[in-house]
Amino acid sequence: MLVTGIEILEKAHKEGYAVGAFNTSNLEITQAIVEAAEETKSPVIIQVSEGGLKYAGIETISAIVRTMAEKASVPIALHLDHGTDFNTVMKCLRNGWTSVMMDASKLPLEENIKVTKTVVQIAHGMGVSVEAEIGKIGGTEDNITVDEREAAMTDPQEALKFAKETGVDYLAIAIGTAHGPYKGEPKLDFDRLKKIKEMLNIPLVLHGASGVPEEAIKKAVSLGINKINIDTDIRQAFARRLRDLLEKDSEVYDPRKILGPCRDAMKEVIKQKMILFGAAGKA
Ligand SMILES: O=C(COP(=O)(O)O)N(O)CCCCO
Ligand code: NA
Ligand SMILES: [Zn+2]
Repeated sequence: MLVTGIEILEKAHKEGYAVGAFNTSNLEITQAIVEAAEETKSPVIIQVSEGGLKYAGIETISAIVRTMAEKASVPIALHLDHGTDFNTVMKCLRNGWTSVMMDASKLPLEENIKVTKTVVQIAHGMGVSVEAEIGKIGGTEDNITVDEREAAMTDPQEALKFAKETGVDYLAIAIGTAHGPYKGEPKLDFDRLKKIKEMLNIPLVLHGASGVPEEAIKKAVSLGINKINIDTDIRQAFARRLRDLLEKDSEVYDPRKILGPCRDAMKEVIKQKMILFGAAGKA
């Protein structure tokens, strides 16, 4: 069933597990996410970035996700990932999104607070929950590029002020992760995470989680991360299977026979994430 992000994340926050937030931009990825959630009985957040909206068209991808979510037996939220443009956030609200991220983390703190507060008031008026970001998550992916040097970790005091003044439902924090593949092993600042969770006591979001070792993920969940964003790992599962399939069969030309197996490969990766995050069986 289609639900709001806070309905899913409030429960995760209370019970101490995390829910996967997986990016989609087409039919097959959406199918992989929904099938993985059904098979592991996990709540799930299906999210679309601004790049994904451009690729698929907002009405089309909204129709695909909402139709499948409404038919699903598990709770599913439709979330705008990294909404940097206010009008795009408004368009998603008009298209039935049940959660939106207003990502104004590139702006100075006071401006981030101002625009996020406005989005929270509008979204809450429509029964939709809101994510925001404070601190800068590093890495490069689609139109999210923050030079490593600039990637500043979240300051707990600023996070507390931000959460209080905006009324945001869940907060993305920078504790050492980055979008895209990692060159070396990411070092997460668990003390910072623990402090922020104690001070804010709201659901927290980990971005850039593809490529983070399983032990680090488990520790982050135990310290209060409740939404975990995954995109790169799904893309890489798709690409690996596609290359393997075409190497083995140079004759195949039916897209369903090519995209179907790629979908299944993505589904397996997503199922493992749901089990790792502790969401399996929580639907
Ligand atoms: O935090 C993440 C996922 O990060 P990762 O690249 O580690 O999967 N996201 O927000 C997905 C970014 C999509 C931009 O097009
Ligand atoms: Na990553
Ligand atoms: Zn992100």
